[in-house]
Amino acid sequence: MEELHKTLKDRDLTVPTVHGKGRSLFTTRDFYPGEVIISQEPYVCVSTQKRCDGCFRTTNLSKCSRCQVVWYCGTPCQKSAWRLHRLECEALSRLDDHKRKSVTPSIRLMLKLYLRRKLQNDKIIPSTAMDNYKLVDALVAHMSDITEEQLVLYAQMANLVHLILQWPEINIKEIAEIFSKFACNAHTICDGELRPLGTGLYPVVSIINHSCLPNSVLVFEGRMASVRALQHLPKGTEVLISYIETAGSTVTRQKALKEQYLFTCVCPLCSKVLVLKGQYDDVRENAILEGYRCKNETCDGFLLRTTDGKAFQCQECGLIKDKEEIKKIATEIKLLSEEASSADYQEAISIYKMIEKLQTKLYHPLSIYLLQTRETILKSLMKLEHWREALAYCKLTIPIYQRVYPAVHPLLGLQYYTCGKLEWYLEDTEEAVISLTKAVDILRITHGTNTPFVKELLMMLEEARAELTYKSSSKEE
Ligand SMILES: C[S@@+](CC[C@H](N)C(=O)[O-])C[C@H]1O[C@@H](n2cnc3c(N)ncnc32)[C@H](O)[C@@H]1O
Repeated sequence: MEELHKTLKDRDLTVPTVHGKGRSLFTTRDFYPGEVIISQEPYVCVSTQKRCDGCFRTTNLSKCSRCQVVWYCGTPCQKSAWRLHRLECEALSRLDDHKRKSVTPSIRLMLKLYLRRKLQNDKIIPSTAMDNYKLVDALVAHMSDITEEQLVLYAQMANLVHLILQWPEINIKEIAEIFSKFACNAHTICDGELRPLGTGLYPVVSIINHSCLPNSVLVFEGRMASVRALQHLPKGTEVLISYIETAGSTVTRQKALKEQYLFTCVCPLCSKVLVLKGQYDDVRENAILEGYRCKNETCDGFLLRTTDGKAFQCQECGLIKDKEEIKKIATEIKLLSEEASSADYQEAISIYKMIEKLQTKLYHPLSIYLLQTRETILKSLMKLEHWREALAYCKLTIPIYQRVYPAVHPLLGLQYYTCGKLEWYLEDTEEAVISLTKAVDILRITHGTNTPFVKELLMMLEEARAELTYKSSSKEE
């Protein structure tokens, strides 16, 4: 560990233990918006869908002919994975077809972890200060806090790992404990547009604690994880990222954190509730995000349960909405959602538009449920290349994004990018320049300017600006 502390010191970082949080990453100098605080390659990673095991690409894939489990896009990826996959392949090939089908990404992550540890112990692959098994050993497992049900599941998965590896020196308890470590330390690897590609264990990045109002963000370039400052971090600041989707009420966020990461968040956003419980503003915020709207369509009020719990009352105009009314609409929405799940894009769009209509009766215009429905419609419209309507939906989502996320947030930046791209295709050049500029202002901080994805965005903005200049100069002539 001393080696790690020295390496981090050279990077102007330190790892003290903070009461109630455990290890925590702090800066020892000022960091500025967009600056990379720390980068790390995964100790191990796997793709979660049918993707190349090396680079996560989905094109030109062929299965490893021996184990029939792992995919590669070509010789370079297969070659660079070979030292580890040779051992994994041997183990997987011993399984019958049925067992092989039960090898999930989590099981593979565990197999790779043990195999990598062995290769490093045998000095077949090198260890470094930021790439060694001791860092995995140091991760929190929360074994005493997990439920009996979870424990049983981990034990079943551990049995399968034991059966595949057939190493007498490892035991089920140890494997189960590492599965518990995966649950609260592994990260979902995403592409630049935050679409999930796989899962990876980054033991140094895993030292970073959570905040619902983070000052840093974790992004990936291929498999490499980079943590960037979202704002100025003066010397002595704790580096904090968000582990969860923060667009949700305090109750929802805390539930997600408690279930997966086994702690109660007391970040500034959460403690507003913990400390000022019952105060109007926080209740209002949560009711707008996830609660019901007033019956009167011209009223902007939100509803709270009446004291007898039998109905809901608008906190603005006092109108009562009874539970049955809400239940009826909620049931209709549920049935339609089930129908949509098996529909094709065109049909799904019509069903989701019905859901949207019902949700506007039930929820506040800035509700996250309405946002999710509009996002689904937007994605289907994009698939069908209905650009004009997609743009209209994208614009509808922006005010909700602006409300639920801080000014510099990758999802807000990406939504401006989608908006700008659509405006650009539709030749609304002036609008496109505005949206793309907003996207660049955010994404250059969250993603940096060297990633192919932001380079593409910068080029599009440049072209749009040039076209706008050309258009306005030809108007003048
Ligand atoms: C990825 S680890 C972070 C590093 C961890 N503190 C350690 O000592 O290794 C996640 C765990 O850290 C703790 N943690 C993270 N953020 C926290 C927070 N805001 N408040 C309290 N505990 C937190 C929880 O125990 C959580 O399961």
